[in-house]
Parts: sequence; C-alpha cells; structure tokens
Amino acid sequence: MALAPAWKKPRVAGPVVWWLRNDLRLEDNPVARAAVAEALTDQRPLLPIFIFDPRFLDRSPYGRVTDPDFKKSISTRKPVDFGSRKTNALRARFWLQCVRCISNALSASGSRLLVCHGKPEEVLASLPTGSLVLCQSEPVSPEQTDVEDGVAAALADKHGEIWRKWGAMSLYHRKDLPFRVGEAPGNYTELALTLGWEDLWRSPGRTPGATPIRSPVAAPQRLPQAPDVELPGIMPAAVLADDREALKMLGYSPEEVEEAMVQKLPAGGEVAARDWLEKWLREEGEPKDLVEPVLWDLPTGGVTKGHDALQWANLARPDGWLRVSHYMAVGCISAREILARAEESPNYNGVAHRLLWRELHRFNAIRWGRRLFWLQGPGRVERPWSWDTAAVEAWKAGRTGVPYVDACMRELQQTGWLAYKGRKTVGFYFVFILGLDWRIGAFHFEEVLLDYDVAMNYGNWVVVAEVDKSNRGAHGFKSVEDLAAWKKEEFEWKLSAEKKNDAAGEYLRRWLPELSKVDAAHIHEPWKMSAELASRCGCELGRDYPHPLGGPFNLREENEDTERRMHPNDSSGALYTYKQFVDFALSKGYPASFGKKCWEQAQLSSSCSLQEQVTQLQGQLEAAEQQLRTLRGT
Ligand SMILES: Cc1cc2nc3c(=O)[nH]c(=O)nc-3n(C[C@H](O)[C@H](O)[C@H](O)COP(=O)(O)OP(=O)(O)OC[C@H]3O[C@@H](n4cnc5c(N)ncnc54)[C@H](O)[C@@H]3O)c2cc1C
Repeated sequence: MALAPAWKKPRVAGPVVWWLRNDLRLEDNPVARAAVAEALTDQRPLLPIFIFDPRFLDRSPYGRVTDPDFKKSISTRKPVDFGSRKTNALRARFWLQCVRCISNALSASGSRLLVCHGKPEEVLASLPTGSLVLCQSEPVSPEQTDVEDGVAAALADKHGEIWRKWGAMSLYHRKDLPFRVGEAPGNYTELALTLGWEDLWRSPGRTPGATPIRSPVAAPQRLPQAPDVELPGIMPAAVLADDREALKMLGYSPEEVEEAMVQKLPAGGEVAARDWLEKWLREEGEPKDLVEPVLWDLPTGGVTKGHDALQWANLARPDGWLRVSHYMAVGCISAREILARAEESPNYNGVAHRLLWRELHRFNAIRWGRRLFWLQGPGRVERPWSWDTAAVEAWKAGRTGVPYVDACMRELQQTGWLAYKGRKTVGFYFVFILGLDWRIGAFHFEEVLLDYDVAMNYGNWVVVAEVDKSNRGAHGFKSVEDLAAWKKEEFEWKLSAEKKNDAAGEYLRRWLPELSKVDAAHIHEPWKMSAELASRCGCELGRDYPHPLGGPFNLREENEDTERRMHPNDSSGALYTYKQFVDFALSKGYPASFGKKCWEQAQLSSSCSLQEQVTQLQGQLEAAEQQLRTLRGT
C-alpha cells in the first residue's frame, strides 16, 4: 500500500466511506477508485456500505409522486394513491444476490461490506465525526438526489462531507459533453448527431471530433481494511446470507417471500453480468437469419436482405436481445463496458443504438426533473383520465380479455421481465383504450420490473402516454371514451402485427392456460368464436376468460402488405402499402385512422383517374376509327 508522506496530515479524522448504490461492481467503477485513492492518500480507513432504504421497498408515500405540499408542482397536478410497492420481493431478492456478490468480492480484496436497513440520512448520521462519504450521484431521480441532500445535511452536522460523483452509470461523462447536462437535445437523432454519431440509425461511424466515451477503468486491486463501526440497522451476516430471512427483515410478508422464492431469477452479481455479456457476444457473433421485423411502432431503420440492419427485429422478439437491463439497473455492469466489449461485434451498431436510447432517457430525466412524474407529464398535456380500479386490477392480473395484453402482463408478473414491444403495447392499451392514469401503470412496472430504472421506466411511459411533449397527438378530448375511439384502430393495428408475428399463438398459449385449446384462428380474437366453438374448447367468455375490456377489437387480415397505392400527399408517383400509410400518419403525429382515410382517398383518386383514362381511351378509339373510315373512304 502506497503511504502518504508523513508530513501530509489527513484533512479530517473520520473514515472514507464508499456508499454503494446502483453501482454494485468493482470493474469500471470510478467511485470505487476515487474512494480507495482518497483513503490511501490520507491514510484513512475505507468503509464500504450498502443501505436498503425502506422508502424504496415499501408502499411509502415518500418521494416524487406525493410531494405532499405540492411545492414543486403545477396547480392542476393530481395526487395519486401509491397502491403499489416500490420494489416487489422478487426484485429485492435480486438486489440481495447482487449485494452478496459485491460483498464477497470486497472481502476477497481485503475489505468488508457493511449492509444496513434504514434511511441513509439516519444510518450515515451515526458515522464517526469527520467522515467523508463518496457515492455515485443519481441525478436522473429527484427522490434519490433528495436522499443525497439529506445525507449531506446529516454529515455536515458532524463535520463530515459527501462527494457525489458522476460515476459510470451513463455512457458519457458530464465533463465531456458539448452541452450542459440539463440542456441535452431531447430528440434521439439530434442527440446522436450532437455527440458525433454520423447516422446512428444506420451505422456506428463517428466524426473525428465526436464527444469521447471514456474507456472503462480497472477495478482497484487492493482495498484498505474496513474499520469496525457501529451503525443502526446493520443486517447480520447470517440474515444477509439467507434470502428468506433477509426479505423478512426488509419488511416482506411471508406470502410475498414465498411467492418470490419460487420464481426464477437470473444469477446476480458482476461476474454473472459479465459472463452473460460474453456469452451473448459469442452467440451473436454471426448475425442470424432474423424474423421479418415488425416496424409498426418503431422508427424505421430500413430493412435490407430480409432482415433489419439495425436489428429492430430483435426489439420485436419476445425474448429480448441483450437481456442485460437488470444488470445495468443495479450497476453490475456499466453501459460503457458493454459498448467497449461490443466494438468488434457485428452487432455493434445495434448495441450503440440502444445504449444511446438509454442515454437519451437519462438526459431527459435530468432535464425534466419532477415534471417526469406529473400526470400531465413534462409536456403538460391536459387530457381526461380514468381511475377505474377494477380495470387497473384486471390489467395487472392479466385478466383484461385481450390475449396479447394478458399474456404480457402474466409474463411480467411471473418473471419480472417483458420485451420492449410488450411493454409498449400493454402501456398503450392501459393509457388509451382503458384511459387510465399512466402513472398507475408506471408504478406497477416500478414494482415488478426486474430491470426497473427510474429514467428508463418513467421516460418510456411518458412517451407511450404521449405526455412527453406538448405537441403530441392526443389533445382536445372531452372524455376517455372519445380518446379510446380515436386510438382503437391503432391498437387493433398493433394486435394485428402480433397476430402476424405469432400466427399459431404460441406465446399466448404459454402464459394463458385457459386459451390452450382455442384454435389458431381464434386465439388472438377469442371474442370471434361462436358460443358452440367456445364451449367445445373450454373457453367461454365471461366464464373461463373475460370479455375484452374496451373491445371487441377487429384485427386486420387483408392483403394490406401486397396492395399498394399512391399517397395523396406524395407527388413522386411512388406506391405504398396500407401499413406504410398508417406508419406515415403515426410518424407525423396523426392517428392511424388518418392513415386509413388517406388510403381510402387514394383508392378513390386512383379509381377516378382510371375512369378518366377509360373515357380518354374511348375517345381515342373513336377518333382512330373515324380516321380509319376516312382513309377507307367510307
Ligand atoms: C413502458 C416501458 C417501460 C420500460 N421500463 C424500463 C426500465 O424500467 N428499465 C429498463 O432498463 N428499460 C426499460 N424499458 C426499455 C426496454 O424495454 C428495456 O430496456 C429492454 O426491453 C431490455 O431488454 P434487453 O436488455 O434485451 O434490451 P436490448 O434491446 O438488448 O437493448 C440493450 C439495452 O439498451 C437499452 N435500451 C433498449 N431500448 C431502450 C429503450 N426503449 N429505452 C431505454 N433504454 C433502452 C437498455 O439498457 C437495454 O438493456 C421500458 C420500455 C417501455 C416501453
């Protein structure tokens, strides 16, 4: 261990404390390195601490949503009952596993992790006088920065200090950015261009002056010994080693614990995260033949040779792609390590593309602050909303009567995971077809998602709910019913895309046993079954499976993919499919029904010009015949 010169006295007396949060790793952890360096330089002991904060586990009214005095709110903001837990027992179990892994890694490096249960500002207030706490700041989450403020105040009372570090939760370091961190471009393409990506929709090329992405930093090799410190809420080693006991101590009921214990969980920890990434890089080394991409609600990236160059097809895959989000959420692996490792991979473009979406959501969350959690969203969109608790419960339980939605919600409930397209579709249904307050949907996701991350979850929800920007489509509605009628066709379009994707209904059968005997022709639309057929396959609506809430829905079957028409707003003469008409309307912020109207108009205008052509041809024919008669002299 390098010793500081004898004449250099430590500035303060207490230990250096590395307060671990969602950075549960040693590799590429600038906070860990800074804490170790500080301790070594000033010859102070280093104490690594992790704290389970009850406010982030239970149904507490704490934080952004209630803001009880509405000090930071707009006047029309509506309070909402926090019916969900902030973290369900399954995710708490995953956190426990990851905490145990970093604890073992610290022990192997000569240190020791102290794990506590309590409010950080109370736990850390009991540190010795003059302690220096280093932590990764979480600027995307106002409730986490509130906690940091609380800790700073508690430490100041005892001549202590907190150093909030940027860390490596983001791809970019704030000091390298060409803009102030709260003023980042709010649009993906603009952000990518500003950071020097030439055209991230299509290629991973970067301009010579592109904003640098720092290389991952190595783990500190040897850590100073941890001092013995008595703090409130210490979790005894024996409790921490046992999931059941630890969950109980964290406040989960015996039922919640037992439910979480039988659910499958990916292996936690830094090593598992890195192994997973390496396996993925090996297996995805060669681009495979991908399924035909479904671009119905995704930005178009251009489809080449049967598969999408940007791997959008994977976004539409029911099993996800990298499947690393849960590791990133707890910080078992950093985004920049993933990017650096993928550099040689044929999928580099896809990885960079997605990680930049993550970056965009992080910047947005910082820019929006508490506005991200308003019912009206950062776009301050005023709309009618519903708080129908029966509909909320049906949605959560996967009992809406819409098979695709129900399958997704049950997968989410049972595994803590759902593919991107599933998250988007169930969110769309929740917000537009059921008209429900989007925050209740987001709270539920917050409770059950294994990869829950405040910026990614709320950021995606405000986009799905169309409250992220003031100029999004859903304005001027007097009732949720009007809104649902307006959006119904768009929803039917999404369900139709799913039907095409999974014609046999395999995904639905996997999660909805009550539909297992329904034939492929009806599994996506059981409401179309005759009473006799429904009874034969043991799936009577209203008895075995619910009638569709907000439905029935009419899924498209026609040959929209092959028939092409000229778009009334395009004078180039190019021909487009029905789907392209709808996609175009949606991309311009219009509803799908506008695309349909244009499609019908296009048919009218082409039939009209056909009529004109026929008349013209008849005239020409008559003129030619007249000429012929003249020539023959008759
Ligand atoms: C309503 C809704 C809520 C969501 N909540 C979360 C959440 O709490 N935590 C979370 O990590 N992701 C969230 N996402 C984004 C996305 O669904 C997941 O990141 C993705 O499904 C994770 O699977 P993967 O690792 O296989 O993703 P891949 O497709 O392999 O992408 C790789 C990584 O890129 C990032 N990424 C990809 N798509 C997005 C996106 N749309 N927004 C932000 N980052 C993205 C993620 O970090 C992801 O792990 C949400 C999406 C929606 C529509």
